[in-house]
Amino acid sequence: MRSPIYVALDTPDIDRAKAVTSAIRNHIGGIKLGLEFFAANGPAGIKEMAALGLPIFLDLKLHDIPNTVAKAIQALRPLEPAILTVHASGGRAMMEDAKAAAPIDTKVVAVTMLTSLDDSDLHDMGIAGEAHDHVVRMTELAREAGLDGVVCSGREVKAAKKIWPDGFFVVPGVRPVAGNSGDQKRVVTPADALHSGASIIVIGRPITQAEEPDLAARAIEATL
Ligand SMILES: O=c1ccn([C@@H]2O[C@H](COP(=O)(O)O)[C@@H](O)[C@H]2O)c(=O)[nH]1
Repeated sequence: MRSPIYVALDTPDIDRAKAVTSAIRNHIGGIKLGLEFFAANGPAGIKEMAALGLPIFLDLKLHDIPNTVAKAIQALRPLEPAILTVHASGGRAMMEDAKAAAPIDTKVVAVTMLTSLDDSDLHDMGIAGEAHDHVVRMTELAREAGLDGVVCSGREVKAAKKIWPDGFFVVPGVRPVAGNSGDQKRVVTPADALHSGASIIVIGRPITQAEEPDLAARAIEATL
C-alpha cells in the first residue's frame, strides 16, 4: 500500500526538490508543491516534478471570487494534479465552481483553518468560537459544496470525519515526538494524525531540513 506521507517540498530550488524526492521516494506516497515552488518554477516546474512518477499535490490554496478561481483551475488543468487546494473561506459558490473546473480525477480539498493559527488568532479575526467549531463549520460547507475533502489539523480530523465519513482528510502540522513546531500551532504526531482519521499526512521541514532526509523519512515511517 502507498505511504500516507506527502512531503512538502517548500523550496524555490527545483534541483534540491528533485534530490530530496529521489532520496526519500521509497518512504513517501506523493509530493506536495506549494506557493514557494510554484512562484519560482511555474507550471513547467510542476511538470518536471510530475515526471518523477509520484502523485502531485498542488497546494496553491486558491482564494478569490468564484470566476477567478475557476479560470485559474482551468489554466492548471493540463497539470492534472492528484490533489488541489482552495480556501473554504472563499465560500460555497467558489468551492462549487472550483470543483466543476478541476480535472475529474483531481481531488479538490478546502483548507478549513491554517494549522499555523489557534483560538486566539480566530478571536483576533473576529471569528466566534474555537478552532474545533470553526473547522467543523468549514468542513460542512466544503461537503455541501461538493468538494472531495478538507485540510485540517490532527486535532480536529476526528470530528471532521464524523460529519463526513467518506471525505478525504489532509493533515499538515505534523511533527515527530519532540519535533520543533516552528510556526505551526495545532500540531500532532504522524501516528496520532493517522489514528484520528487522516487520509494523508503532510510533512515538510522535519524531513527536508534534516541532515539526512532519507533517514528522517524512514524514522517517521517506522512510527506509523
Ligand atoms: O493548514 C495548513 C495548510 C497547509 N500547510 C502546508 O503544509 C506544509 C507543512 O510544512 P511543515 O514544514 O511540515 O510545517 C507547508 O507546505 C504548508 O504550506 C500547513 O502547514 N497548514
